[in-house]
Amino acid sequence: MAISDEQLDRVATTVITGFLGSGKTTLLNALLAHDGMAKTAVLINEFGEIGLDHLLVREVSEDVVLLNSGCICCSVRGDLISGLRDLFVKRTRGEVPEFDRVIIETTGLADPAPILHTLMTDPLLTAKFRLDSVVTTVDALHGAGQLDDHPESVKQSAVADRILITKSDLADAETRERLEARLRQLNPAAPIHAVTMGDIDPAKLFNAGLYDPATKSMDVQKWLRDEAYEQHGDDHQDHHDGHDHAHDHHDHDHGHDHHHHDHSHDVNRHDDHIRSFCITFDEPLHWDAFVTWAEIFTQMRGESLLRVKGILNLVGESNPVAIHAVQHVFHPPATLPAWPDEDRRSKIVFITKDLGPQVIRDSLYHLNAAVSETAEKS
Ligand SMILES: Nc1nc2c(ncn2[C@@H]2O[C@H](COP(=O)(O)OP(=O)(O)OP(=O)(O)O)[C@@H](O)[C@H]2O)c(=O)[nH]1
Repeated sequence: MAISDEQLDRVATTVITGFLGSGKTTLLNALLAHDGMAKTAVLINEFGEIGLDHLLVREVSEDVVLLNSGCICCSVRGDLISGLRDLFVKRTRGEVPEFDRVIIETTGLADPAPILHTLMTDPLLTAKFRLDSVVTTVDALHGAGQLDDHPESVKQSAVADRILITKSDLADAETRERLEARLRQLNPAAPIHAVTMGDIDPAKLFNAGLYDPATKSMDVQKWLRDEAYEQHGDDHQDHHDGHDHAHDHHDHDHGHDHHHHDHSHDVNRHDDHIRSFCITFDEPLHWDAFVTWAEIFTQMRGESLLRVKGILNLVGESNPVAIHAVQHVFHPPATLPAWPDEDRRSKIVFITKDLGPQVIRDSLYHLNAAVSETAEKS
């Protein structure tokens, strides 16, 4: 699937997030030492104990600006808007060296959502920068405890495109494997790598976006990874009792539920709120139905939609349309030049908090049926 040069010209942007002390700066330093990384601009919150010896580093202060809705989880980062705009203007004027990649390192307690919103909504930034990947570092030794105690740590792993288990020299294989299984449950599609002192091939962390500059094409399969998720089709035969069956482990900690298979040895309360699934629709969707659904869910349940990606088969459109949302914010939809394969179903993958597949599937299904009926009558 070829794409235009304009799309490729946008600067690939990676966000490195992860809990306090989980090895973000160590990773960044190790990455920047690779030959191919010289033309990388770096935005960090502060110069920490580990200095960064790199030409293009600038400090930004965590300056959060609320969007109109006034809700903290759909805020954008004013510091990043000015930092990235400034970088771009200076590059154009030749005041800073050429760069072909930007890495943003967040503070350990940062919610990554406002950063992603910034990259998805600011008109100048979306024209010049494209979100390539969210990389999350998780401490091999302390990661499990941080997931237990800090919901932001759970969120950082749930929204990741790539997860690194850092300081793998400090934890035994069993501890690492247990942590990996827990992270896999939180985020089934993100590749997980164990690293020591940030030692990893940068190629494993980058080019996770829809556009692959190496092949100059769109790699929908690599971006969506829908096969990694629990599948929920649009056939309405299997769920008449009003409950979601699969992965429904919300009651496991209540002690009285001895019949369920017990996942609770490594699934705690915060993890328990996170769900991941793929919803597929065999019939083409009406764009109006999808937009209505998106408006309702982003307004009413936006905080629950941690990450949503999808490819839609729309009535009256021969080409697929890619959609991407983080909480209350939808990225502008992109019409793709062609279908990646023979499969023409719409597929939407979700990582959610306290929101199961059934209500999403049913509401979209019924809205679509209603729009279809209206269209047939007119
Ligand atoms: N043994 C070992 N120590 C590591 C490894 N990676 C990082 N560290 C150490 O862990 C400490 C924290 O690492 P940083 O890279 O500063 O972590 P950070 O996530 O940037 O920290 P904050 O910015 O404070 O949130 C430092 O003392 C690092 O030297 C590793 O793989 N093995």
